[in-house]
Amino acid sequence: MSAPASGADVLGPVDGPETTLRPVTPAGILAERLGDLVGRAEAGEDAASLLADLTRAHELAAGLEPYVAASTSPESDALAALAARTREARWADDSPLEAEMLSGHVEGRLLRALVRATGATRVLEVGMFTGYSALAMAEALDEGGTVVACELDPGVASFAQECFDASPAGARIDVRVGPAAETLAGLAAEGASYDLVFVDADKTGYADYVRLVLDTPLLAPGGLLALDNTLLQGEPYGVGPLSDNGRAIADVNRSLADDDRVEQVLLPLRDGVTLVQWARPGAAGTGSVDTTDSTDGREG
Ligand SMILES: C[S@@+](CC[C@H](N)C(=O)[O-])C[C@H]1O[C@@H](n2cnc3c(N)ncnc32)[C@H](O)[C@@H]1O
Repeated sequence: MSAPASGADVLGPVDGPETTLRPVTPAGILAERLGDLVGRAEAGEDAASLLADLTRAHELAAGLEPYVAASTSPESDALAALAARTREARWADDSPLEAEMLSGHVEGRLLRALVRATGATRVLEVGMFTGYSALAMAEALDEGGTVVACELDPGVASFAQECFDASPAGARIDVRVGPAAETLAGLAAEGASYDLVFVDADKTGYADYVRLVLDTPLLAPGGLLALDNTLLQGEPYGVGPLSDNGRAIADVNRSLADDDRVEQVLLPLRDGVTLVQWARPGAAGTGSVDTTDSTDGREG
């Protein structure tokens, strides 16, 4: 009987050439295919021969979000009604508010899962809009749980309140109208503390919100901070010109990576959701983040 294979037999020589792993995620495969297409187009390959591979790349990208949604539990009737009302509303051309701001089905389900997984009873939202994410989290709370939802715009806050009044879980939401930095400072001064904080307001305000949440008792020990739009349409890693919002998000991502008090993971769900928890010093898996490599490449 032959001896069982050792690790070295299975893995090959440890001093051999470094293996290049093939991409196994939709985004990775897409990047590889598009890179190949760019190279072939640059080499002068004719359009007809590029078309089949271009079509496959398009299918890979176009099918992703619909498949993610189809594989996610459906939204409640109340959330579907709120989303429909938001789509049907007339948003003034000169208003910064638009229906596309709504987080929606899949992200709502993620937030709901976070409430359930953390056992949160006190939730804080920064940037409510018409209330989709606030209501998604409220629906996941047990009796007695509350969502404090901050919103700058009084008109959209009334719109959300009407939707909450028409929904079974809406009474769990306490709407605070005004600049969120002031609302957060007031809550912190009262000694309020939250198990889950979701930030989804003005991107240039994120640094202040994160500072307020982490430098005061607002984020409870064991609490979870979730930040929306941390991929900001690719701007932080170099896609297109860097807007004020893109720079603000790149700065927040970097400052979180540099902050020893916390550990975080950026999920590429929709426009990116970063989950931040208090670090456990000395715990297994607590590693330092390499911040010497500027991934946006546009510092200075
Ligand atoms: C992207 S939307 C929020 C979407 C919402 N979380 C959802 O799931 O539908 C951002 C919201 O933040 C609000 N906002 C912007 N600046 C703010 C501020 N300084 N204080 C509070 N809310 C603010 C905007 O009025 C807008 O309604």
